[in-house]
Amino acid sequence: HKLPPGPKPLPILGNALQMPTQRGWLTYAEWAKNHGDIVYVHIFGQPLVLLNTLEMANDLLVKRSLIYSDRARMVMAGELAGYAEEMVFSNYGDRLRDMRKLFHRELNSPGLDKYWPLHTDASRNFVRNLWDGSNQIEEHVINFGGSLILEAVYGYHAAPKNDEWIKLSQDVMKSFTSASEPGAWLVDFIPALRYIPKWFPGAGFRIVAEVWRDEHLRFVHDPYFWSKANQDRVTKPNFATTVFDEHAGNPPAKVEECLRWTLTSIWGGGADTTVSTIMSFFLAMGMFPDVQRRGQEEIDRVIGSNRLPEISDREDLPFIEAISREALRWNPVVPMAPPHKLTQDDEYLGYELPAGSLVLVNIWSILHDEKLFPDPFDFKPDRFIDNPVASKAVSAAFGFGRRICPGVQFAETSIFIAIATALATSNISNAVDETGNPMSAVDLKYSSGNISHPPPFRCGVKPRSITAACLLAASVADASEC
Ligand code: HEM
Repeated sequence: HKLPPGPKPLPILGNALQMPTQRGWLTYAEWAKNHGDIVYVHIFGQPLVLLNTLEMANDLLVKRSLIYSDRARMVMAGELAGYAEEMVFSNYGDRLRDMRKLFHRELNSPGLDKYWPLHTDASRNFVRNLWDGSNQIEEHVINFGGSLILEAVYGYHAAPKNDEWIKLSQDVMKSFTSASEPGAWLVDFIPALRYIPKWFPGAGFRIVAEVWRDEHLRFVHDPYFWSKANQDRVTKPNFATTVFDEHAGNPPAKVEECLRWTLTSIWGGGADTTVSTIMSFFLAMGMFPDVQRRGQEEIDRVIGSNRLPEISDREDLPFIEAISREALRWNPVVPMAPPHKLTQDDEYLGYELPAGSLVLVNIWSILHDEKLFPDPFDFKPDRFIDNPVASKAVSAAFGFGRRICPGVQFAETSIFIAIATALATSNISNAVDETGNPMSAVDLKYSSGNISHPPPFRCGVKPRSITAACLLAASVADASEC
């Protein structure tokens, strides 16, 4: 094979010892500088192709999507911990297509509009809760992301604090991140190890996997069966009820299987990703106060101070829209797209790419490409104003081709309305780290893993004015302080 260039491998191990364990996207960007934008490595013979530009991702994952849309076999996460049936790990085939079709029908326009009131109510409650004076915003952001998805998907109204299922979802996200960490589990490279007895030295991973599997099964089944049993208590539109109603409350087994896994995949794919983007927004607002001021000015000019923003205002608020895009780009939530597996031999730019290669797109590199996004480490929403090229390129944050994130519209809607509501009603102060020192935009250390989060920080969120406070309080049916 004439393979793409890459760091020199060792016999048998291949590049296993060179694979980064922390923030891999930065290492892959370095490799691209040394070897070129397409890089080839292998781990114990498993080929990996790393793509570092938007053009390459489009050429392969979009234009040749028929052969670049499968997923990797992940023994630890997929088979032992049981995530293989989640949409994001499913192989490309009829089962996945059925789930994506159902998802698309319900959570993309025009069907999505019926969820607008949920997005709006959730964002108003959220911002109102941020004013509790604690400066600890993360718990409120997690509650916002989780409660919105649980209500839209299962019709379940989460408790304002310490909700059992929001906690479960956070636990599952942590386990999922550990289980799917590339290179962390030997069993991913030597699948036969999954059969070693649990008492055997070194087989602790099997016990860990069992705990994660049980937790994951609760995540899949509990809210689903709650929703099925509580249809008469559910008052707002939600995904599960729509499908139950189409089948007089009792879908046939095949529909039920597809529905259950689709709903879980939405909950799993949607809650934590939105959380990270909104956290980035709050971090950026303190660091770039001029952007915050201009966002507030746009809202004051277009909407005035007698009402709160609505989702239908989106087209009239281009700067707020640009802030939402920049929050997706600045420190992307999913810096490395989950591997797309190539299902047959292919040829690209004179290189031969073997069937079975795992193709990883460095989304972080694309969204920090100076040619598309000058000064990429600065939070500059202006880059999107009257710039269709940048506006289109930022959609790389959601992945590519037949595996592109099916929750794009849902995510963009909630991010927009949360940001618009926060800026309409609140002032956000500079973020400080755990020791009370101001945070700096340079060298921000976002977490590793499939879903990347900002480092821990605190920031103050206070009402902008008495009028804003009253409007928001009235909108969440609590006008006591006005
Ligand atoms: C900031 C918000 C979000 C970002 C940046 C994001 C990003 C991504 C990315 C990069 C992928 C992988 C695409 C690929 O393999 O090429 C993905 C997959 C997925 N996302 Fe999202 N996502 C977000 C929000 C959501 C939401 C709100 C939902 C649900 C409503 C969702 C559901 C999913 C699902 C189910 C998949 C798996 C699709 C498949 O493998 O076929 N995501 N997302």
